[in-house]
Amino acid sequence: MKRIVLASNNAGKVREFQRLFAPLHIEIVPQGDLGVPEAEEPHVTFLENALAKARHASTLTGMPALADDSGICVSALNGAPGVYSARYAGPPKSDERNNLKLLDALSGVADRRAFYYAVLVMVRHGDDPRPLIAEGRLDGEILLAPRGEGGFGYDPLFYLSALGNTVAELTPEEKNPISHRGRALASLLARMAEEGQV
Ligand SMILES: O=P(O)(O)OP(=O)(O)OP(=O)(O)OC[C@H]1O[C@@H](n2cnc3c(O)ncnc32)[C@H](O)[C@@H]1O
Ligand SMILES: [Mg+2]
Repeated sequence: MKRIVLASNNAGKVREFQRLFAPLHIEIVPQGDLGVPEAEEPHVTFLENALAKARHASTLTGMPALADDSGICVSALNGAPGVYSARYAGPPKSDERNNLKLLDALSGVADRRAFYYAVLVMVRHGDDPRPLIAEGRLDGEILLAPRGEGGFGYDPLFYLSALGNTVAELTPEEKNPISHRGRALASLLARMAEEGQV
C-alpha cells in the first residue's frame, strides 16, 4: 500500500500525517487534492465519525483511506468539547474562537485538566468489513492564556507540565512522537504490519 487518501480537510493534521508517514515511503494524499468534499460527522463518538470519514473518502476515490477523528476533552466540562472540538464556537470553524470560548468556559475554574484523544480508522475500500482501528491520548492542562505559534487547534492552550511547554511551543519533531495522533498512528502501524500492509 503506497498511496493512501487522508480523509481530512484539516491542514494541521495533513502536515502531521505527511511527516509521520514520510519515513515509511507511503504517500499521504489529502482528500481535497482528489476533489473529495468534507464528510458529514453526525455521530456522538469519535470512532463512528472516523469510520464515516474513512468510508466516504475511500468510496469516492477507490483508494485505501485513513481518517482521524480527534478532540480535546476537559475534565471540568465533563469531557466537552469532545467530538465537537472543531465546531465548539460554531461555524465557520475557527481555532482562535474555539480557544477563546474554552478560556471563557473555564474562567474561574481551578481544575484545568484535559486530554487530547484521537481515533484513527483505516479502510482498504469503501465496504471494508474489517477496518483497522487505533486510539491515542495525551494528558495536559489548559493554560490561562495562549502560548506558542506551532501546531494547530487548541495547542497554544494545551500545557504539558512535564515539559514546561504548551504543545504550540513544541517543534513537530517533539509533538508527533508524544501526541494522541502520533501514539494512535504507532498502534495503527503495528496493526497494518500484522496485516502485511506496511
Ligand atoms: O474532520 P477533519 O476534516 O479531519 O478536520 P477537523 O478539524 O474537523 O477534525 P475533527 O472533526 O477530528 O476535530 C478535531 C478538532 O480537535 C482539535 N484537535 C485535534 N487534534 C489536535 C491537535 O493535535 N492539536 C490541537 N487541536 C487538536 C482541533 O480543534 C480539531 O479541529
Ligand atoms: Mg471534522
